[in-house]
Amino acid sequence: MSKAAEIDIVSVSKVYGATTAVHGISLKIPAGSYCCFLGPSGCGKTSTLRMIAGHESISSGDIRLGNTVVTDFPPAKRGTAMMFQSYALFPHLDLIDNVAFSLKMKGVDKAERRAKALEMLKLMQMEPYANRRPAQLSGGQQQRVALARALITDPEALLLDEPLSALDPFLKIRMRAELKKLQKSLGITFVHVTHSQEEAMALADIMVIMNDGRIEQAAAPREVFEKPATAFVARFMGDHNVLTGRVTSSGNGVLVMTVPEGQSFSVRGAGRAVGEAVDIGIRTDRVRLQVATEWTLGFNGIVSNVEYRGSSVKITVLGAGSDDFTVISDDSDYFARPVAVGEAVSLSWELDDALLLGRSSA
Ligand SMILES: Nc1ncnc2c1ncn2[C@@H]1O[C@H](COP(=O)(O)OP(=O)(O)OP(=O)(O)O)[C@@H](O)[C@H]1O
Repeated sequence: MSKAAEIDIVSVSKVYGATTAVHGISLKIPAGSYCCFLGPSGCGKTSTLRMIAGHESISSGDIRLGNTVVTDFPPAKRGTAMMFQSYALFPHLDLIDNVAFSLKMKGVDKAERRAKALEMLKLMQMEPYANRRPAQLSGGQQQRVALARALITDPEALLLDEPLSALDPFLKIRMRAELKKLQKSLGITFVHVTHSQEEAMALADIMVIMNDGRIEQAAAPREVFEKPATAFVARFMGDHNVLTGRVTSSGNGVLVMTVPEGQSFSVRGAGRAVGEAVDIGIRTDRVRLQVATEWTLGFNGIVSNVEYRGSSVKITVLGAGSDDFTVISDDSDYFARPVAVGEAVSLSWELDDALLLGRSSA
């Protein structure tokens, strides 16, 4: 296998006619890391991946792979390989010929390319099926063949466009673990586009959260979870509640923010002027839910929904300007004192469980 390469995206934009899909993004993806691009539909994830692959031209900016600026290189000359969502296998070819295809295009002789294809199929534990056609395989097996086909060119970076989306939920989780194992054993850079927060958290060394053609945050999953950079990230990841209001006082490293409904909330932070609009994030798993009304940080609200999730229970509360303030409670805590829809409850949290959120650039 080749060495891993760092991918350096420098002020890259993508314009399709009147639509700017990607707005001058910059990002360094470390060599040998597993990078996941995550974001809502239409935020520019696939356009970015396709520009790294060379399947889409770059409107402005540059992409460097290792020491080489590949901006104007065709896909086959970049040192990248792409695995598509649909796997794009040739139905009329057996697995060996599918996997060997790109070597055939490069003029590699038959014996050599078939031997290499067999080696790749072996790596993916698909050697016993080498003479089958794609239609004779399960979804998970087709995915392994698509991976073998992408890896046969010894890429420095493998680009994966929603690689797990065609699989059923059980297989998705199994193949996810296999992808991670494969990336670690090959040691090359993986860039993986997904819609799933859970998938990105499970796989990524670096998670890139995009919104409207811009990067909101690029960081390790734990950092994104613990310190979402913006209100968008906090809402999109779903682990924080976001309350929006204006700063009413500031001092001693604590800001007080008041929501339009009148409640005030404290958060550690500084550098925001009185009257300035501000968002704070509160972790859903750190909110205490009581029937009593004693709290220092929190508010009273009305339970609007209760969802049982096994080891936890998700309770949604209406109040403080939020119609879906979420509390994730341990099942044992919850069932010690269950609440019903329509019941008045009081919510409270520690000062350190509230975060001052940054502004989005979008
Ligand atoms: N070939 C194209 N011509 C015109 N507009 C395009 C083209 N491809 C993408 N777009 C637009 O660019 C924006 C970003 O699209 P892109 O496919 O990169 O988003 P995405 O985040 O991958 O979305 P999804 O998760 O739905 O695949 C969207 O507004 C989309 O409609």
